Amino acid sequence: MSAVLCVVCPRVNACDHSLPRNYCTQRRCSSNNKLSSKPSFSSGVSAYSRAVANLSRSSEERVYEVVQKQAALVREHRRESELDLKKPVENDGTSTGTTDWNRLNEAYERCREFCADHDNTFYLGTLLMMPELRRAFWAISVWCRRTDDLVDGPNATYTTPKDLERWEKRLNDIFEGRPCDVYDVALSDTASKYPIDIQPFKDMIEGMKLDLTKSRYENFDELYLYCYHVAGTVGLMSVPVIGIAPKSKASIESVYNAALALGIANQLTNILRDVGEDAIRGRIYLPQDELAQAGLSDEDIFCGKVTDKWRSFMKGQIKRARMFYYEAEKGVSELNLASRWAVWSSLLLYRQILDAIEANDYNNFTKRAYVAKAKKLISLPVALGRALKGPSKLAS
Ligand SMILES: CC(C)=CCC/C(C)=C/CC/C(C)=C/CC/C(C)=C/COP(=O)(O)OP(=O)(O)O
Repeated sequence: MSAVLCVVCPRVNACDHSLPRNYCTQRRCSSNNKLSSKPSFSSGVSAYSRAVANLSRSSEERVYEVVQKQAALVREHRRESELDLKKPVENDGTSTGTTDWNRLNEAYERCREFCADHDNTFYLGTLLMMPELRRAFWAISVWCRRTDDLVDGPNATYTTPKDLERWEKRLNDIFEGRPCDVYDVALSDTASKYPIDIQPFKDMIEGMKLDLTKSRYENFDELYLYCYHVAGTVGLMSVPVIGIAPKSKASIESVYNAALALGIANQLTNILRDVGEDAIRGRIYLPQDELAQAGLSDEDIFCGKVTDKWRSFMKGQIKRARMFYYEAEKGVSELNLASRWAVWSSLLLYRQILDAIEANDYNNFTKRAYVAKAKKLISLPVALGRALKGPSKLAS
């Protein structure tokens, strides 16, 4: 049997599903039987047995537990909002005053400037959102970028694990309404307005800790976990802000799963685009076992020669990244109409980087794959057409 890629199943050859699905049978077995029949990790379980249990679970299972937790929080938030709607509205005198309002506007404006200056591919997408939503996105994006800068920015060589611990303490303060600077003020406000959980933010910091110490990934299971930490988390942070369409019949888990898939797809694309740049920094994010299977070694990457072996290896990697995009696509129509255009646009734009790698004949060592402005513009009406398609009528 040829190598089979089940999109959300990181164990590439171990699954019998050649078509991407929401969950392959392995996932169902593990999440519905194995995980749910395990004792819950409540107070009685020691840190040691927790660590052992973590080792025996695949990354996908561990990440799926976070997805389930996020979905449960959204359900709880919906119940609470329904109860609130039944209560008469009272003015308790704590509503935001004009000074606070100005301070908040200033904070969000600074976040917008920060995002525009860093000019990342996703900024364009946020411009297609409703003003209230895009502000929240900017606040989240700024925090993510600043977190990333701790290990990837100009002063990254001075960052220690202690700095990341301090950053995490500061994150707790943001979520508890004690922002430290102007950017934190915006995120603190966003966190108080939307049912955002702190967990994906903490998990992103964990990913940065990983980046400080790890420069090789043994297999896709390890890489999947890394991608979750640094990008899948952004998908999970985004859903509570974007919101699920009221008419959606899809399960909340499936929407979160699609958001997670989009983060992973983006990160895989990023890794495939930046192979050469990463190699200069001594980093190889590609799965070591898959490289070996293709007859390639770290040396080949450092040499940066495009050979037939490399082309064939890259084809497999691009195929897997596209499958994650395919998985993500299934969730976009379930989102609120107000943000579907933005999400479709960023999905289509970022996915085209994979086409650009192919157009460069897989030379991702010395040629940076990018999407030309004209192509980006053409994608916008295409994305709009897709966004106008509403949620599926079928329950997932
Ligand atoms: C699909 C559904 C249901 C919801 C959408 C949920 C969202 C918005 C997911 C997006 C997740 C996301 C934007 C992850 C970030 C991934 C990533 C690789 C960022 C890289 O950013 P930069 O390094 O600035 O990129 P460039 O260098 O390409 O500009």
